[in-house]
Amino acid sequence: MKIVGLTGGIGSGKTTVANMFRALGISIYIADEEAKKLMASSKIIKRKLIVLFGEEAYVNDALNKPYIANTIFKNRVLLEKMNAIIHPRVASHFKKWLLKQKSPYVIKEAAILFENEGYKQCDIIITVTAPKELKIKRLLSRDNMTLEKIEAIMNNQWNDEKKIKLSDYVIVNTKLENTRKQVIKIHEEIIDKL
Ligand SMILES: CC(C)(COP(=O)(O)OP(=O)(O)OC[C@H]1O[C@@H](n2cnc3c(N)ncnc32)[C@H](O)[C@@H]1O)[C@@H](O)C(=O)NCCC(=O)NCCS
Ligand SMILES: Nc1ncnc2c1ncn2[C@@H]1O[C@H](COP(=O)(O)OP(=O)(O)OP(=O)(O)O)[C@@H](O)[C@H]1O
Repeated sequence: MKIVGLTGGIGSGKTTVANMFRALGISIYIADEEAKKLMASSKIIKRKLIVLFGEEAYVNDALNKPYIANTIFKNRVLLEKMNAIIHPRVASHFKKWLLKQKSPYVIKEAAILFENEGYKQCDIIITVTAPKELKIKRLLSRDNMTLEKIEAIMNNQWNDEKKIKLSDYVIVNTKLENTRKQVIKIHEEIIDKL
């Protein structure tokens, strides 16, 4: 089964693009969603996060997202320690998920595919880009986002130039209709090469 990694900076439109592939019948795995589910359900992860961040990591048994976001995006050491707790478990969850898929290839969407070296397990890599101002505009309309938080997250992700160098395809996500056309073209090329 071919694994197509789909990445891009915060607010570039990865999930939007992943859903376009889903509409073409491709199975998609959204690493961030699965990571969040594991952080909510796994007792081991919960215990380790409490050791790392203190009791404040969870409130009423739910992940204290504002507290964690505020901490990790200002402290790279803690971010890396948190990633080391979560990402190996997401990787093994992905492996099990992969065995059950029946589509001609799968899409693995991850914000930090390059940063955590997950790209090495992918056969093809797609990076989604959009102008910085557009990304910020889209993100500010999300209820839990501030300019300060967006910039802190951007500073912890690779820039587009570095990602593009290691990518097989780049999708420029400005107008949705244009994005859909790029998705269809890439999908057909991938299918042709299988
Ligand atoms: C830090 C958390 C609690 C912040 O939650 P919150 O709802 O405030 O923000 P949201 O989830 O929308 O995250 C905003 C963006 O931050 C970026 N981001 C998230 N986690 C990470 C990370 N570990 N490293 C770098 N960037 C990250 C992504 O672009 C993401 O879309 C949340 O992102 C989280 O649980 N992250 C850990 C899961 C993870 O590692 N995901 C990354 C892809 S596998
Ligand atoms: N081409 C577009 N035109 C208009 N709005 C868009 C477009 N692409 C994405 N959006 C909107 O921008 C926001 C961010 O998109 P999306 O969630 O797909 O990005 P993302 O890269 O997955 O973000 P994150 O890194 O935070 O997970 C969403 O509200 C989405 O509906």
